[in-house]
Amino acid sequence: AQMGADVVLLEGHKMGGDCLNYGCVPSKALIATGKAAYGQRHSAQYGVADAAGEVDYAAAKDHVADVIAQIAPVDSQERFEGFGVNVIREFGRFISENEVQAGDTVIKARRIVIATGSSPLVPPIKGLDGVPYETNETLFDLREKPGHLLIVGGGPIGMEMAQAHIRMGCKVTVIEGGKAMGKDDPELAAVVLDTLRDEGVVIEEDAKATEISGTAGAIEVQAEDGRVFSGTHLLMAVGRKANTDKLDLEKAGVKPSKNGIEVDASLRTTNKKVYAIGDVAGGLQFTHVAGYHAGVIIRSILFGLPSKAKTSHIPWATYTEPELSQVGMTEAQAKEEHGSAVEVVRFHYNHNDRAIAERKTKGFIKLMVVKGRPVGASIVGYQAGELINLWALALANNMKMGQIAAMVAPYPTIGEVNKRAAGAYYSPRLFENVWVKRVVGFVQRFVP
Ligand SMILES: Cc1cc2nc3c(=O)[nH]c(=O)nc-3n(C[C@H](O)[C@H](O)[C@H](O)COP(=O)(O)OP(=O)(O)OC[C@H]3O[C@@H](n4cnc5c(N)ncnc54)[C@H](O)[C@@H]3O)c2cc1C
Ligand SMILES: NC(=O)c1ccc[n+]([C@@H]2O[C@H](COP(=O)([O-])OP(=O)(O)OC[C@H]3O[C@@H](n4cnc5c(N)ncnc54)[C@H](O)[C@@H]3O)[C@@H](O)[C@H]2O)c1
Repeated sequence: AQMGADVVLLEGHKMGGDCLNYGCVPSKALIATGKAAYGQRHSAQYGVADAAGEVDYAAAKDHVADVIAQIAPVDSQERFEGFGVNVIREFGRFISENEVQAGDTVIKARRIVIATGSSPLVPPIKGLDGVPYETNETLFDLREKPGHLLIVGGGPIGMEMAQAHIRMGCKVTVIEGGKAMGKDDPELAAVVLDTLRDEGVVIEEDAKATEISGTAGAIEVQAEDGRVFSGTHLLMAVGRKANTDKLDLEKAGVKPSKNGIEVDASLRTTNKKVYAIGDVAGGLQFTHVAGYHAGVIIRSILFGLPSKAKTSHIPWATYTEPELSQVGMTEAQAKEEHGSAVEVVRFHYNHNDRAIAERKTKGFIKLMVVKGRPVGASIVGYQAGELINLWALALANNMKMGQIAAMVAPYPTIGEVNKRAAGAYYSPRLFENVWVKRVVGFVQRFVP
């Protein structure tokens, strides 16, 4: 709209979507509560007496609601109308290849973008429909503190909420069908999982939930192998389902895929006038990916220019403490793709002076480098989600390691971890190189 296009935005539920109302924003606000409580209980190491870190669960939810309210104006109907967008607060559904109906309004459009997101997947587990359970759509409104929260699913939602809740004083059991944090490098995931276990979270792996029973306050989850877990509350965090039910896709000739809607590299669906972006496109499901997709299709829709989405430079982070972040290939992926051409360099937080001062020395960075260029970075540790930004820049621009090593980082910052990791790539080349030693020896002896 700000570039002069005639735009109609349909929103059937809350402006701001999942991220603002049920996802990133409330989860990070609740993680902040957990961190504050944990900080009080572990402050003696800084010379400040430890305190109880007692959490008022309902007050924590007020804090969550206030954080959402502070960000909401950015996603509000008023703001978008101010840009000249015609906002209609109705669910849309296709009635033809280029028409969408929203309430009583029919909109005929040159191009249509499906950005309907995803919802919590609730699998058909025996007994689940008869038991009260939370999802990310209800958890942030829950005001009674769970005595013992059972979380089915050990992905990012499960692990972030497990740590937030143990720190808020709940008992927590995570029931994971495969490996917890299974989409991440297992070496880094282990650092996070060990920390959560040390804090008291019970993480049961290879425990696929197959039967659920009980009533409010007394819930039992049974795993395939017969293990039984009891708790007071249940959070289902087993993945997402694309929001396509209401769309009548077939009327527009838009083909669904296994995880959402089928799209080509330019995010066009099987109807070339219709695009699908964000979670509903069925790829990586992150807010920054949805935003990136929007940028890709704006180029094509408004300027008619070719534009393709790629994934090789997309970072992600899980906001446990320590955080875990990734961009590009993991070590295993890089070795599969590039074989022995991959060099893996590491740098540990316990050699970073600022991390020592802050007592945040757990964790490390691992870089995968091919022919002098990074192809992947994995970080577990304090502020890993912030540190990955540099490597996201490097991968997006195909930068060389030398360009990173040339950067001067202020001392003492956690960000020096990045610079030192780049340095670790050059160390053997400089310090274990006979030619370097010969040249230096020659200069010492003969150059005045
Ligand atoms: C608990 C949780 C934590 C998360 N944390 C993070 C995080 O820290 N970082 C991160 O990057 N990502 C995070 N995510 C993922 C992130 O929320 C999603 O990737 C992101 O919201 C996707 O954006 P979207 O625009 O595709 O969809 P959404 O944000 O879901 O928006 C889709 C909108 O479309 C509306 N809609 C649906 N159908 C129709 C229709 N037919 N007509 C009109 N409107 C319709 C919906 O009401 C909704 O408002 C988290 C998700 C969850 C659940
Ligand atoms: N920090 C972030 O960026 C962030 C945080 C939260 C969520 N998200 C996004 O939301 C998406 C959804 O998160 P999620 O954690 O729900 O999904 P997920 O798909 O990443 O993890 C779900 C987990 O549930 C397990 N599972 C499935 N069925 C099971 C069963 N019957 N019993 C036991 N375990 C079972 C799976 O093995 C998997 O490990 C993420 O993939 C991510 O894209 C991002």
